[in-house]
Amino acid sequence: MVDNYLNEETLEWRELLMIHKFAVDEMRTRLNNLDEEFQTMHDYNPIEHISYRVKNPDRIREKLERIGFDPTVENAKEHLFDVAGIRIICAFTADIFDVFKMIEAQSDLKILQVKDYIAAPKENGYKSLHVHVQIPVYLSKGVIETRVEIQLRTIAMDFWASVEHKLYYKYKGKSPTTIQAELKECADLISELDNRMYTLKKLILCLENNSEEVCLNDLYVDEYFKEA
Ligand SMILES: Nc1nc2c(ncn2[C@@H]2O[C@H](COP(=O)(O)OP(=O)(O)OP(=O)(O)O)[C@@H](O)[C@H]2O)c(=O)[nH]1
Ligand SMILES: Nc1ncnc2c1ncn2[C@@H]1O[C@H](COP(=O)(O)OP(=O)(O)OP(=O)(O)O)[C@@H](O)[C@H]1O
Repeated sequence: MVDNYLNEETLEWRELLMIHKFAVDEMRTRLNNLDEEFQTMHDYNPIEHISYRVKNPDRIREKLERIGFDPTVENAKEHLFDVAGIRIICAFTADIFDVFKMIEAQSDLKILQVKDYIAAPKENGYKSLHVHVQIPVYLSKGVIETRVEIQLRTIAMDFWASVEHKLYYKYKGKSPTTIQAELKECADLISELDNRMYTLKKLILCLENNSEEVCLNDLYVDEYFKEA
């Protein structure tokens, strides 16, 4: 009896992970196609690279308990949006919104929620665009609409978030305020860097057809470049 119960539970977890793996695989194929299309057909590719993961079952249970739910498969299906996760890294913030538009245009993807932590960064300085989508996964028993979390970031935002994840994210609230302040300052520096690199890109594009004087004036980049 106990064995049957455990087997049933194990199977439920296995199915949960399998379905989310299929959802990640499906989403990766679509994004890899876009990536390859840009490499083949266009002279600019907004996608720098893509990473993905299916959340580890221990992490699923830990997260459910952290947010106040029993660590069950049912609760994971109902309350977690990030069991299947994709991360798209772009060079510039503008690319993030271009890629988002392409995702939005896929008619069989349902956009469930968009959290724009670029327009409104988290208090600690975290920036990214989070998109929760629902994608059809076809099994022998029928179609299962499955949620995937897509995080879109610049290389700079990803650098900050990856290091911060290691240092602090899981221990929020337990870290001294000096560390929080330092992390926020680093996030601000990184945003400044992103803006400057984007201005450089616009300047380079402008210089293809205009004089330096025109471009510097048009782009209001005097403060960055005049002293250099
Ligand atoms: N490094 C880092 N990653 C973050 C931070 N906030 C969110 N994330 C990432 O984004 C994911 C989802 O975060 P949110 O969109 O804030 O989701 P939420 O509504 O706060 O709830 P959760 O999905 O339960 O975390 C997390 O699982 C992390 O991978 C942060 O402050 N630092
Ligand atoms: N959407 C995603 N796409 C790709 N990788 C991700 C995604 N979300 C998290 N990761 C990465 O997966 C690894 C494991 O993360 P984990 O699932 O333990 O936590 P988390 O999702 O970042 O945080 P939380 O548990 O608070 O939601 C980390 O390196 C994390 O950066």
